[in-house]
Amino acid sequence: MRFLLRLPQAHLRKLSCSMSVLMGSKQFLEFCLLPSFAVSSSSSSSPSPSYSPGRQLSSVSRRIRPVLASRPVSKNSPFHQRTNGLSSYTSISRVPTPVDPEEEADKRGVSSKLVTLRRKLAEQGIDAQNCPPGQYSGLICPTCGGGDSLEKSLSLFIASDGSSATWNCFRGKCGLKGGVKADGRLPFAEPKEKVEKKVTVESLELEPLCDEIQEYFAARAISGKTLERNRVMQKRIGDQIVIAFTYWQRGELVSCKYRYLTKKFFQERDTRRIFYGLDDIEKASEIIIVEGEIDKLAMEEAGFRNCVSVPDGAPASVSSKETPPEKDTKYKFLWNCNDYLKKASRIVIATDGDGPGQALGEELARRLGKERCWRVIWPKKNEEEHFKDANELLMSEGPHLVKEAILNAEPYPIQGLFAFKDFFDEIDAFYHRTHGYEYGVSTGWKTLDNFYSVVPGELTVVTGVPNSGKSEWIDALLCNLNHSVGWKFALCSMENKVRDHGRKLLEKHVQKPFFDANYGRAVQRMNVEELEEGKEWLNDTFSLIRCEMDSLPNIEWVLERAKAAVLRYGIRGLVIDPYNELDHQRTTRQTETEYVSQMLTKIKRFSQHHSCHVWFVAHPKQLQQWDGSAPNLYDISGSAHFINKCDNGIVIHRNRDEKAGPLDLVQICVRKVRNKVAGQIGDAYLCYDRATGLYSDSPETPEMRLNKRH
Ligand SMILES: Nc1ncnc2c1ncn2[C@@H]1O[C@H](COP(=O)(O)OP(=O)(O)OP(=O)(O)O)[C@@H](O)[C@H]1O
Repeated sequence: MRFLLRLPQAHLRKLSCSMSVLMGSKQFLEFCLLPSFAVSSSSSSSPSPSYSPGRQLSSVSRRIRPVLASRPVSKNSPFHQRTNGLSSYTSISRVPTPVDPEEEADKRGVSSKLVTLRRKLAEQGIDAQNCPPGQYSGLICPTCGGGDSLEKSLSLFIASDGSSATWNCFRGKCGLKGGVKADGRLPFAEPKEKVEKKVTVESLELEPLCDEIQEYFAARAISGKTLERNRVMQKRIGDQIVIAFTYWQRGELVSCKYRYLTKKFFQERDTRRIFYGLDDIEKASEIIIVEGEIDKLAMEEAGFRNCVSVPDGAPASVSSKETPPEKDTKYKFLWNCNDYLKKASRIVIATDGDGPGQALGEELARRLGKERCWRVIWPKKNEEEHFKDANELLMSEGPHLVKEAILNAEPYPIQGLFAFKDFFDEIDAFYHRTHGYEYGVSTGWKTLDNFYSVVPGELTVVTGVPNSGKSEWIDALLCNLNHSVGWKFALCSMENKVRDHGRKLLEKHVQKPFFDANYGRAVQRMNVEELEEGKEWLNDTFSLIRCEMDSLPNIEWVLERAKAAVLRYGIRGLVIDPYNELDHQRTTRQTETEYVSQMLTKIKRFSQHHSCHVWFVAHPKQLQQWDGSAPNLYDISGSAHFINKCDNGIVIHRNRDEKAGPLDLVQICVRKVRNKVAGQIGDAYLCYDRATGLYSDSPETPEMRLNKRH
């Protein structure tokens, strides 16, 4: 072999005049070396006919709002999601917003500048009437007209304040570039002439491949036939021979990339940057993109000619920035090949399996439009590794496995878009009930089982008039769940003193009253041993979320702590009791309905993400002339969203009129059940034991009890 590992100084000097010298087999070749491409550019149980909930949302928010409510910052103007121009998708979503006087004045200022600016643009032949400020718009170039394909190649950017605009035509042959200010012309407004070097096989002094290089390729499983069809050549540089990968477009030599066996590359300067093998995809609706010239040749050996290679290898990582098209110099080759790419309905990205290769795949897919991209997962080489690229697979396993890998390409992942297939493991686990609690957990009361069971990840809204026993019933439910399945809970019960709440929970757990007081009737109070055991149980079972500052906690604050309790203690349930004890500040533009909707969305997201059941207590609004009957879920103070958004809606109701029925009977009205596996709408009756706070199944309805008495 006659390849030299080092270039003599003189040759290097000579080369530097006509070429860019670059390193790394598939490392990204920086365009900065190629100037021509660098486009700049309640407590008593007394009956009460009407009531008013202790603290209402409106009063809380009214009290706090003037001090803390800030002027909303969002300036939601019509939002246009710009496409990259390589994909034909344009999505426009309009978000209506209320009118703000200050904003209106700002808008008027911008509007008057825009009028002037658009007039000036029109003088340049650019119709910017439909181009909003603060973003890029694609237009037909006034100079080249977008070529035969009438491509919208002119990228126009209007400053968000309407003071200036810049434009740039991406068509290689045009390159129109300029800018105007509403009050004058920009210094760089003059179009800059773009010089693109013309090259031929002769001018580059390319030669047919010698035997040694043919042998090198043969060792990489690339045949002479493939080398010939792809016009792979060589070039003598002093006493060295380098491989010359020739870049053609419609039969015309456009550029050339050279490679030493040391994996050192260099590229012809001032030549057009295009895909390697571009003419092979001219009429193809399905194309393959690889990361290097040799992979393109390997694809041909596997039977795929509709394949191109990127000219400059892979970037080290995915860029975190959204680059505007005119500054997207590293991917200029995509723009230069747009006529070819536009026709492709399926683009298989077969870049290397390493980090840079995957980064390149992501950069390509986001520019080409992920909806038409597929990606290749290279097969496993051994237990730990996958094959790196097409050529390595070809050399090791032969063409059939390369072909199989391409045919098995999977749709490129699109964030937020899934196939059911992605969830088959979860569906299988659900069917086979391997995760547990698929039918929900029994409440511990047989009469209620038919209507309501507790499913992890669901939201139950509980309401009822003050003193109906909402908190008592939830506490009793938590105790049942802990005793039956060992669940732990976080309690955000702002109305309860910790010691009172502890007492109520202990009474239910020990099944004895805490005190020797009237409410305990003849039942003996719990002894010290029972108290000690109970305290341990309390501590193991419940976490307390309490805001120790003067201010009320907001929902985000509560959910943050609940998340910590999931991670630290593995809680399976969260109680927020009650809703109106949270801080409900909302922006001046947000209606209460919108606010409640967003808050419930946050709660649901928490419950679903952490497989945690949330019980949310909300009071009904003040009922005019309350007749003592159970309220409705729609009576919840604040918003109908409570019933719309919850998975389960329960009303706790108890009779307070002895003449109307027994006083110890509690009606659990299940008013909404979204998940039919978990239950159905209906009423269950429980008996409440005042001494212990325990609830037990009542085999009778109030009517049955009343009839018996009569
Ligand atoms: N069925 C019942 N019979 C008699 N007393 C009850 C019954 N249910 C609850 N109580 C008592 O009513 C009081 C209030 O109960 P609880 O706090 O659970 O009601 P609530 O509906 O949550 O009230 P609020 O809406 O004011 O928070 C407690 O002293 C409790 O012991």
